[in-house]
Amino acid sequence: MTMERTHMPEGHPEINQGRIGVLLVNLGTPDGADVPSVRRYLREFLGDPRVIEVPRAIWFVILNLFILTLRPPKTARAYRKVWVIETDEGPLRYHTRRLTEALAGRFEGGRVAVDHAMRYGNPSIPDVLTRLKAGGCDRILVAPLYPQYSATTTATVVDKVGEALRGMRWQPTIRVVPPYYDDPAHIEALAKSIEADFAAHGRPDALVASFHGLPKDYFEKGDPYHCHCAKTARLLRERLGMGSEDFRLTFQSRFGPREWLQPYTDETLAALPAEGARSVAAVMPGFPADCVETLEEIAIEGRKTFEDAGGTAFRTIPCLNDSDVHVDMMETIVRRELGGWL
Ligand SMILES: C=CC1=C(C)c2cc3[nH]c(cc4nc(cc5[nH]c(cc1n2)c(C)c5CCC(=O)O)C(CCC(=O)O)=C4C)c(C)c3C=C
Ligand SMILES: [Fe+2]
Ligand SMILES: [Fe+2]
Repeated sequence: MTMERTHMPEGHPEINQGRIGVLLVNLGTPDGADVPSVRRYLREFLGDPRVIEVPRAIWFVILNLFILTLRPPKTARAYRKVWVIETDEGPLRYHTRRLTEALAGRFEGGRVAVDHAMRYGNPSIPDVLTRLKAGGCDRILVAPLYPQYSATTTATVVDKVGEALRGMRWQPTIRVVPPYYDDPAHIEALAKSIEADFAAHGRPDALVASFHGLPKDYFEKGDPYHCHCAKTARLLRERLGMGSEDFRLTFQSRFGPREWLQPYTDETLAALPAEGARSVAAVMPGFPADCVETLEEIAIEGRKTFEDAGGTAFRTIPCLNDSDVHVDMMETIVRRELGGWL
């Protein structure tokens, strides 16, 4: 299959086909660290019924009267602490873009176009899908950047892709990368990043593997996210040769008053010094790219929690971002999922 730009009789629409698109999709981030940008982003994110399972009419009132009034100033302050000044963007978009550029470098020759989109905010999934199709990609592999599946993340990417396709006369053929929480290439990439940290700074008394949380009742209704996180954590712990005392699986980023998956990261960080762990490293294996949740909530606030409880040495291990091990891993997964197309 080669890229074809077929020239047709006069009046025939131009046909541009024969290329393959790879679309990395991450959660999204506000366009600016100002309150209106954050409010716009939170409105789209928290208005998604996959994310907040409260009857629409009730949620509309709560969201507009309370959440979008009270939360944006606090969230904007958090973004300002971690904003990437050189490129004027949130860290999630910065790292996702750089990962995309590095992965694109692994597919030379013009046949495969690698691009990225955000589920909420920009660049949007419909815009990037339209651009890829216009560039001749009639087959597109969508890679949700969530190693662990959740209805609140992975499924909503697929919903949005479907919504974009509904408006297209000539749809591209779509494949979706399966969750890669237990993929040996993923575990190896994480292990190598942790081993590099241990080699540079020594083994901490405890390694906290902190995943983004989820309301507990989503898990009870059948969302496999918790099981996927637990399996990533177990495989990683075994690969590192650690025990359940010095390797702790925790969940961060609670939102709202209900119970979320436990144990909570902040409570664990507050308890570890009394258990004898004076030095702690935190790794966030559910986040392929550093973002406000890793850089502000853990690296800044988590450190304070740990030090206030008497801990003396706290560090965070960067997310895989655009590191070579991550690009190698993504290339392995993408090439495998492109089987039969390439
Ligand atoms: C990694 C997987 C993620 C799951 C699962 C997830 C579920 C989830 N999140 C919220 C609420 C918020 N999350 C926020 C930020 C945020 N969440 C993820 C990932 C997952 N969320 C990422 C990567 C980010 C960072 C985005 C960035 O720009 O850096 C926020 C915004 C920040 C804040 O106001 O605290 C909210 C809100 C819910 C309710 C939920 C499941 C129901
Ligand atoms: Fe979240
Ligand atoms: Fe948070």
